[in-house]
Amino acid sequence: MAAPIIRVGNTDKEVSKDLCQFVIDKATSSIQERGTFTVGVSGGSLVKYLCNGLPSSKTDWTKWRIFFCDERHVPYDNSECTYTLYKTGLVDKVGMPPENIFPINPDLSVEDAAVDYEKKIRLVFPETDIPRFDLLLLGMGPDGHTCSLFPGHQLLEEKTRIISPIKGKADIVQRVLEGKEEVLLPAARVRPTNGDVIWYLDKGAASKLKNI
Ligand SMILES: O=C(O)[C@H](O)[C@@H](O)[C@H](O)[C@H](O)COP(=O)(O)O
Repeated sequence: MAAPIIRVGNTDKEVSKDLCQFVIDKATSSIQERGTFTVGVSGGSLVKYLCNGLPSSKTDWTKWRIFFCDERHVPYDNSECTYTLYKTGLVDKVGMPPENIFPINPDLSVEDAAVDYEKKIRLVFPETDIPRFDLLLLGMGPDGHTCSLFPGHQLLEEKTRIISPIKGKADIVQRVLEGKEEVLLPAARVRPTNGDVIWYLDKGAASKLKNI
């Protein structure tokens, strides 16, 4: 792998401008070469950078196909839904055909939504086992996570599936409450010398606990 290229902007505006110019250049060359531009996007600050900079750009939006590198399993009207942020902040603004953006189906279970999403991707990349997108735009969180893949998570070892479901807190709840970790996770260090610790969990978060 070639060494990473690092580009630093002095302000958010500069970062957005530089990034969006790169995306548009990539879109132009992909559309020229193959007739479409397939791009995967993430959530977080990337949404702001893209939605601020892209709408005023010149490109053939009908040739774009937007997928999600990670997405939260929430209804479209939830403020945490990355799809809706791009739909309102980009797709609707530029008049891109709504079928050119591919959301997950939050009405399905997390597992079924992952299977369904893989099918959606394969329809756009019918001739290949491992789809190759023209561009994948990833963000990184303060702990180094990307695509909802957190440090030490077992999904980091996944080598075959192209889409995997990840159940938010279930793994970490199990580690905090039942793990035998040498270095305790922050939440596992809540140990009052005088008083109780009470966890209120929804079913999903509690789903990996063995001792309840
Ligand atoms: O669930 C995720 O993994 C996030 O949605 C991810 O897509 C986001 O890119 C990072 O969390 C970075 O976010 P910031 O750019 O806001 O730091």
